[in-house]
Amino acid sequence: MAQYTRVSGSVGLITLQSPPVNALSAAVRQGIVDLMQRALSEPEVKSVVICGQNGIFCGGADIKEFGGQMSGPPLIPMIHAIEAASKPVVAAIEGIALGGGLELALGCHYRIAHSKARVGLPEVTLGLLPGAGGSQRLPRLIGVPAALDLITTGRHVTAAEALKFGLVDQITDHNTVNVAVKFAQRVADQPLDARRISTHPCLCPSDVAVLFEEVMQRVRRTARGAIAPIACVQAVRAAATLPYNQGMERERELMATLFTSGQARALQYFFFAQRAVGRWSMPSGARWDTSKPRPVHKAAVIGLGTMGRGITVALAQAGFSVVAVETQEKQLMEAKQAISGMLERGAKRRGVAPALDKINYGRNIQSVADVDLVIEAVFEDMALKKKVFQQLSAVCKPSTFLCSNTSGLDIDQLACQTRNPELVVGMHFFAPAHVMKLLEVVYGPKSSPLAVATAMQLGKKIGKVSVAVGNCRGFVGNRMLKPYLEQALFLLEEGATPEFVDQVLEEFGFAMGVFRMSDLSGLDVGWKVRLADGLAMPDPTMGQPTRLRQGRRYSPLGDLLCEQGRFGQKTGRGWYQYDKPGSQVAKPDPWLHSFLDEYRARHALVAHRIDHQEVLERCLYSMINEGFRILEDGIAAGPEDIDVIYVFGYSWPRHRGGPMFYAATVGLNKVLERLEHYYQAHPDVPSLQPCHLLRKLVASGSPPIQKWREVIKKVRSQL
Ligand SMILES: CCCCCCCC/C=C\C=C\CC(=O)SCCNC(=O)CCNC(=O)[C@H](O)C(C)(C)COP(=O)(O)OP(=O)(O)OC[C@H]1O[C@@H](n2cnc3c(N)ncnc32)[C@H](O)[C@@H]1OP(=O)(O)O
Repeated sequence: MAQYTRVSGSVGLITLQSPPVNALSAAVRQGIVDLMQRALSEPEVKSVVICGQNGIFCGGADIKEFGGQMSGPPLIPMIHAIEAASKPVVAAIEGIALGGGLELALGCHYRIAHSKARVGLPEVTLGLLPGAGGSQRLPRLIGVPAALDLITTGRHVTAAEALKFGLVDQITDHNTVNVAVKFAQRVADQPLDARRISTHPCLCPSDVAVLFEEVMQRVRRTARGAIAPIACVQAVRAAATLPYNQGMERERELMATLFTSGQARALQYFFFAQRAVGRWSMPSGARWDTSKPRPVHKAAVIGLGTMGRGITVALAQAGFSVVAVETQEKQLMEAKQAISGMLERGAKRRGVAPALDKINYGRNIQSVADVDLVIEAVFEDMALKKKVFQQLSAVCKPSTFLCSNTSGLDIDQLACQTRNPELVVGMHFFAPAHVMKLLEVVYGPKSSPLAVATAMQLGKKIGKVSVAVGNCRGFVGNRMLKPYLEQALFLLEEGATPEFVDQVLEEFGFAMGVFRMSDLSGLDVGWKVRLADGLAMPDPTMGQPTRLRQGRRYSPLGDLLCEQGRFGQKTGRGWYQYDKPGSQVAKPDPWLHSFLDEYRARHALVAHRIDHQEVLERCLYSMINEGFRILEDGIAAGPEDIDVIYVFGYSWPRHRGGPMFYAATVGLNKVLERLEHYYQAHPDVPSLQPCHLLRKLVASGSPPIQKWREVIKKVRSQL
């Protein structure tokens, strides 16, 4: 909807009204068309101002409409009509002007922005391009290099930056609508021809062809298979090389391809998934909207290894007072230096003062007595963590929340060490903890909604996307990683190479294949866990064959590499070889290939040709199957939680929506059929056995992902 008022006698004011962000829904577009006609037909009205209600100009096209039948007046002719208007039209930009919202403003003859406003063309993040003339008008207004930057990255810019680009005509600290109305009165009788951006030539730097080539190469390198960034470059190239009308035609063609592509659907699903995870719920019925968090002013981090350092930086940068505790003197000194360096580099990048004074360091756990929340980040060892939790429970005030950064150990066992188990939750950060966006907030059977709400809010305050999940081995992310890693090892046993498996996964869109990723994280991490679990060293007296554990297939390949001291990048050898320890350039290692040949010979394994399809299906479908088990067990509330975890924590390609969305795209019946096929071939691999929920969903006609929760509810109620 939109509202019309006449102000100061001669200005027609059109206010977009569509909470929460005044998106350009069919009703809003209809309102703009009708009210523009009214303003143009009223003789007293000499100029027009367009603004949005509640201090927000416009968040762009209504993304919810994209999935269905589009109705109402289309955006492109609406914007053309505004640009062609015989009376000056001024956009009064408060809050945000994004996507179609900025394209609307670009159709206006003038743009006035509040100094706190942000503008941008983020369509690329939704798998689209600025398809309402934005790809053709923006380069004509601000030049090709700046337009390429904004359109291919989708980044939001501040009003000050927009003014520098010439994207807005004026910025103000006062009431933007009032300023725009006065401005509109002043320009009421000014000629408009030069203000119609579509008539401007597209000024290009002399080396524009080289620029396009460079940007295209960069975009292809970083897009990991996403098509929208490439189409964005092509659309801007059309603006630079074709007359406006032909450029618009090219924009339309490219937009039509993107709009109907699976990638746009995946990215739009993911946009809403990110927001859905904030509306968390627990099996007890506790929910985000009925559970109040308690404010946290002062926090503590126990253990200043890699994770503890990153968590300390994340907290300090967000303005929290932090007590950082490390009992080893040498480690404490090193950590202090490393944390200060991280804070200084971060502050330099953001143009602010480093938050060094937010941190108090100590060697004694007693120094956390008065904090509101503690995050334990000591070595991943249950006995050690239990001891720390006992100490914390004795030292801290009774109301302190005690959180563990464990990546998969039982939260309940830690809670049992404390006086107030209801205040214990997991806060599983991902390395590097001050950079990675994901935080798994893990509730155990005793965790209170208060503790979950507080950890979720803290996560938000430090800029994380927080997902509440239940307590089980590995939680969501690492639990699903297990079958994925396992399949990758089995594929090596059966004839594949690490390079081939990685190539297939990287072509799919992962930033790194499974073996390169393992080399980066360190092979010793998983090895220590398997040793502690009694998996890594089969006891011959127990009669365990090397490749079997409790009747299930097991691959000791990772253990054998660790026994050779091959821990990955840090030792210069792992699944690949590196020039020197710490180097990141992975090279195929002939030693590893011979080792695999000998291993296969020793175990009478006959290598067979493994193709692209088999690698993808076995690695991804086994992981997806575990995702369905997680939903069935109630560890994740819905598929969105899993997808957000995988995109933000495990570099799953965002344009594929996440593993569960991908399963829906492939077709649940196909996933089921292929799992059945592989399980038949490998009956000693339980992770390939299709789970009950997957079967149930297929039996229910494979409903769209938005309807899965209903089936999940039914399945859980029958358990
Ligand atoms: C066959 C060929 C066909 C071709 C047809 C072409 C027709 C299309 C032509 C042009 C297309 C233009 C493309 C666009 O404009 S795409 C949209 C571009 N806009 C964006 O990407 C902005 C997205 N939104 C955000 O970035 C943020 O939401 C922001 C606006 C910055 C506000 O952030 P914040 O304050 O943190 O609040 P939330 O993110 O939680 O959002 C609050 C609620 O608002 C909902 N929302 C936000 N934006 C939109 C939108 N554009 N459409 C619909 N809904 C939106 C969001 O989901 C939240 O709702 P809820 O709380 O229910 O989850």
